[in-house]
Formats: sequence, C-alpha cells, structure tokens
Amino acid sequence: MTTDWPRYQLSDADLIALRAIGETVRSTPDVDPRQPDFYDRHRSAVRRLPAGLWEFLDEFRHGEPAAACSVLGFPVDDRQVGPTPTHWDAERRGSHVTEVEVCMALCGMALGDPFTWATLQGGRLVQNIVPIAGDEARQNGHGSEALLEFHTEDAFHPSRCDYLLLFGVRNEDKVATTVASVRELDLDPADVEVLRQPRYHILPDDEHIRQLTLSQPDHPALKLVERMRDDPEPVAVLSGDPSRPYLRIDLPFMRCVGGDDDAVARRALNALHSQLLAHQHDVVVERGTLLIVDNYQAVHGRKSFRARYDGTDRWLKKLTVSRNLRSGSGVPAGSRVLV
Ligand SMILES: NC(=[NH2+])NCCC[C@H](N)C(=O)O
Ligand SMILES: O=C(O)CCC(=O)C(=O)O
Ligand SMILES: [Fe+2]
Repeated sequence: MTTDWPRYQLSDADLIALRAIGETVRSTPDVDPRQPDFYDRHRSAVRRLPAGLWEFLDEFRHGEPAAACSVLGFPVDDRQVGPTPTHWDAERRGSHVTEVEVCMALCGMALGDPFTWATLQGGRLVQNIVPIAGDEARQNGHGSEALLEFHTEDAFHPSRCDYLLLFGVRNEDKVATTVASVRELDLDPADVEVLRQPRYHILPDDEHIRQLTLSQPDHPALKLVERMRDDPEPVAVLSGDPSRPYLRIDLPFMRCVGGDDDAVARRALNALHSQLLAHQHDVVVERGTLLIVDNYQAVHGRKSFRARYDGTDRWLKKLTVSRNLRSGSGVPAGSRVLV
C-alpha cells in the first residue's frame, strides 16, 4: 500500500543550519544524546532548528494529521559511522555518530520530552536497533528471521511514548518497517464496542525483563516490570473520541482478562488484527531518513530478513518521546528514565 503521509525533504540551507547547530552543541563538554542531561542542557538549541523543519514537526505534533511522517536527507557518512555493531552495546562511537544522534535528539525535543526505560539498553535514550546473533527468532528489535509483529511501542505501560523515532544509519537491503493506522480500518461497530472495554491484559514484552535479568538481576526496575507481568491492569484496546480513536495493542504479549472463555473479546481482537494487516504500509527507513510514528494512532513492526553479522547489516537508531512526562507514574520529577 502506498502512503500519502507527510514527508519533509531537508534543503541545502537546512543542512547548513543543522550542521551549525550540531557544531555548537558538540563544542560543549561531554555531549552525549544517550544521556538524560543532554536534553536539559541543550533545550535552547531546538529554537534554532530550520523554520521549515520546525513547522513540519510542530504540525505533526499539534494537528495529528497522520499516523506517521518522515524527514529525508540527513547527512550520514557511511564510512564514518563505522561498521554496524553486532550488539546494541558494541558500537564504535566516533564523533559522526554523535552528530547523527544530535540531529535525531533535536527533532525529538521539537515533538516533546524524550525519555527511556531503566529496563532497556542500560537506560540510554538513543538506542541501537541491530540484528543480534542468537536473537533471530525473537519478537524484539534485534530479531531478523522472524517477522516482528505489529505492536504499540511499550503497549503495557501507561506512560508509553506518544512518538517513536526511527533513524536510518544503514539499511542497504531496504528491509521495511511496517506501519498501520487505526484511522484507516473498517471495523464492525460491535467489535469496536468490545475493544473499548477493559477486557485485555498487555504484559511487558520480553526485552523489558530479559536485559536486566542478564546484567543486573537486583535492579529495582526489574521488580516493577515483573509485577506488571504477574499482576497486570485490565486495559481497553481502543480509546478516545470515537471518530478519532487511539489504539494500544501487542498481540504476542496480550491475554483476555476472562481467559479463553471470553471468545467475544478474543474475536474482536483478531478482527482488529486482520484489519491492521489488510491496511499495512511498508516504509523503508533508508540511510539519513527519520521516520516518526504516532504511537497512539499507529502500530509498527518489521519484515523478516537474513542478517550477515559482517558490519553491513541494517542499523537504526531509536528514540521515544512523550508529550507530557508529568503523567504521575511515581517517577521523580524531571526524570527521563522511567520504569
Ligand atoms: N511485540 C513487541 N512488543 N515487540 C517489540 C518490542 C521491542 C522491545 N521493547 C525492544 O526493545 O527490543
Ligand atoms: O526495526 C524496525 O523497523 C522496528 C523495530 C521495533 O519496532 C522496535 O525495536 O521496537
Ligand atoms: Fe517497536
């Protein structure tokens, strides 16, 4: 399916302006967009974004015109970023990687408050999506052979992101990210009624538990997500104004509150899933492209592919953004690392 989602092509003048902002930001000590303090120290840099880019992001944020949009033409020097790391924690960090991350971070700050989870990638804000040997069949960002099924990012959590940013560092094989919008579906009103009721459990996806279990099994954040897995709140899948609904779904990690006996809830969920598949868009996040997914309107996933683990594999950077970090989930004021 082709898309008419908004696209912004960076002009030569935009690139000159971006390079100048990047140089100013990177001339300050200890610049690292993976760390939370970056976003507080460099807030003023957002005001200097090229006007066209700023207006494009501002309209996506305030007008909610589409389920996703893209910004094209960021400079990424294939040789300078270095080979694709074989693990999210194993990249060779040259200054060009920081430059790429600064561009992404500034776009995130134009949309809201960038944040992350204590349970993922050591609590870093900008994360790496790379295929990892041994994870081929997993339903996470590091799988490859398995189709990554449609999901809302961090669907289990009440403070899940409003926007998911995916930046293409390398994607030679043009492996597509899949996206589907709740606003394009044709659903039976009876199913809609059921999907608007709190008849579902959405558990944390495995990665939120696996990474700390391997590295820091005593971390307090791990206890909290384990509690969300073992004693989840019932939630609805559809919400908001019925004419402009939002959705929250992650089938591999979902159960009906009433168990297998709730055939009505299960059937409505399956009907929604089939509609999402019928309205799937394939978006190739190419090198230098930023894809922004509205995590309330759209689900996303990834097609299956064969990884080589030779430094040339697909490599995306990921950043999650909230429109309001003050959502009261018991996190300390001003914290950008949630659990
Ligand atoms: N069904 C899912 N939620 N799968 C993808 C989850 C992505 C996961 N949070 C990661 O960082 O790799
Ligand atoms: O690789 C992609 O295109 C999407 C990955 C993803 O959905 C994730 O890491 O949560
Ligand atoms: Fe995802």
